[in-house]
Amino acid sequence: MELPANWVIRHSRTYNKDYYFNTVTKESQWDAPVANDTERVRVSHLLVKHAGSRRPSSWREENITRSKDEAFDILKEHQRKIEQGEETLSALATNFSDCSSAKRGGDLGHFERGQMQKPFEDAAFALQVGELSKPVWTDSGVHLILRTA
Ligand SMILES: O=C(O)CN(Cc1ccccc1)C(=O)c1nc(-c2ccccc2)[nH]c1C(=O)O
Repeated sequence: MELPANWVIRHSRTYNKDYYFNTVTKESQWDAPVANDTERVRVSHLLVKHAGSRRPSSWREENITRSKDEAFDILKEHQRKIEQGEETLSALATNFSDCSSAKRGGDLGHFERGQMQKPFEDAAFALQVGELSKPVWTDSGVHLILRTA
């Protein structure tokens, strides 16, 4: 059960049942709070790592030595193909993403704010469903992000 940000499950001894408590607003309720779509997104992404990535290694390449500029050029070519409709992000991520999510066509599932690296989160939450991001830099490398839900 995925709870929206700041919500926790507590147990009421008085009524001997669980309730939901928001640690920020201090509100409590019996029913599970639902994360509305602005609080939670689903994305797929394609990550191209470079020598300065936090972990310059991936399932594709044990020791990644490309420069940031090379990584950017590679990602821009992927972006062009997707925007031209020649390729899908999922197909390119499967073959070329340096993230382990490549095995899932780049799908990262749903997440809320506070879970991903900030530049990635901000870019993902700024997308409309179906929209492709511009290149986004994180400590992992450079990403293309497609919001899917
Ligand atoms: O594995 C590591 O030690 C470094 N990481 C993960 C990471 C990178 C920066 C901060 C926290 C965690 C990555 O390099 C990484 N980041 C991602 C990532 C980044 C943003 C969104 C989704 C996945 N995937 C990977 C991966 O290897 O598969």
